[in-house]
Amino acid sequence: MAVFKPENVEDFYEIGEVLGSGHFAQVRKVHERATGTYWAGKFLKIRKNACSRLGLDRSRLEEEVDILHAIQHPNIITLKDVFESRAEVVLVLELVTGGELFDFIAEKENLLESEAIEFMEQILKGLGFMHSKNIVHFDLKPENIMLSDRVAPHPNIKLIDFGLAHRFHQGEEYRSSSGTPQYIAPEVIASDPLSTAADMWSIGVITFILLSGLSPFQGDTDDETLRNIIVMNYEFAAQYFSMTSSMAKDFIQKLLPITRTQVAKRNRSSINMKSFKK
Ligand SMILES: Cc1ccc2c(c1)c1c3c(c(C)cc1n2CCCN)C(=O)NC3=O
Repeated sequence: MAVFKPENVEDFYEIGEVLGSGHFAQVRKVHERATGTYWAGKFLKIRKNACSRLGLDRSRLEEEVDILHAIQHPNIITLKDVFESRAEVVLVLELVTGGELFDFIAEKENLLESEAIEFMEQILKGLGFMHSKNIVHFDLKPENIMLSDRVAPHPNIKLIDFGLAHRFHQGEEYRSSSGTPQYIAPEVIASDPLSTAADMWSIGVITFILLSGLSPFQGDTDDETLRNIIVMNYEFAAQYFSMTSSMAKDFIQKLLPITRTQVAKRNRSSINMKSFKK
């Protein structure tokens, strides 16, 4: 079992403002007393025992720490320190202050293709490095892609939040139903064995959003979104893609491949819809 620093994190860091919150996790700005440097502290509630449902499983957290230690890359957030108290573990992480790519897109509605290429190049450099070490993120989405400095002419991208990431071992079969509906691959929904391909599907969805401001599969409910993914119900609406190159659309189609069965399913569902409209 991994051992983390038993000291009190507050002896070394002054705890600051909340940057984000999630299930059993909170991210806060922290100020390193010895150097004056600012970091991001990810405070995680750990289950007290195997029967408890409150908090995260410690082995899940150990995998996140193991993965972060294994991937040092300019486009991936750096882990500096790990502290553990009775029911809480604190990851001290590199602080990125440029905000989420999501907000950057929202302010611009959508990006020039040249800007999207610059972002995708950095995202894929970080992702390619992870995949070369058989590590899969499994929660790629604009909220987990952050900018180091949004005012720089060419902001540096940092992949964050490895809470769902997994390191594959030779011949291992791994299934997971976790993730964010808009971005998850069909094999995640079907509980099929997973691979790096699940990340590449998310990259296809993110590229679609970067270029159009639209989310290709989003429905009014999560169930509708998941149904759209299963039947591959997406299209390059002319109103949003008229200025997009065929190269970019081809890139997306290779990442969100419509298989023959899915074309048949979609045709069947559209035939049903036609008969319904009569
Ligand atoms: C300035 C700022 C604002 C919000 C932040 C962060 C930084 C941040 C950071 C991290 C994580 C996991 C979440 C974070 N969040 C929460 C939202 C992330 N989608 C992190 O690892 N480093 C950060 O700077």
